[in-house]
Amino acid sequence: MADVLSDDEISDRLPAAWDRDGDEIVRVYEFDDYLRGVNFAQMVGEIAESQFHHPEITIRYDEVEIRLTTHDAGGITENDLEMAELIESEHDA
Ligand SMILES: C[C@H](O)[C@H](O)[C@H]1CNC2=NC(N)=NC(=O)C2=N1
Repeated sequence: MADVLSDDEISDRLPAAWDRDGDEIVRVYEFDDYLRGVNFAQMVGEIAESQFHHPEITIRYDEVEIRLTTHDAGGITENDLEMAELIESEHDA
């Protein structure tokens, strides 16, 4: 199981546009069309299944919020940072 990272490790490695919120990392993606947000959430879910690491996904009218933490470890781990990078890559694709 992945270990919880230190505050410095997290701040050093958090992808740009992501924020730390306690034991979670969070990013809000804005969309000009509700169904684009829904489709993005689907894509995030597929990444989550492939990594077996699951974010909290909140779909709103014009944005999708992604929150990541490692429940098994009780904090932010390598798995969360990796997921954030993968989601960023897909979003930018
Ligand atoms: C049993 C445990 O739920 C699984 O090992 C996986 C599933 N997906 C998960 N997702 C997240 N975010 N944290 C976990 O600790 C986690 N654990």
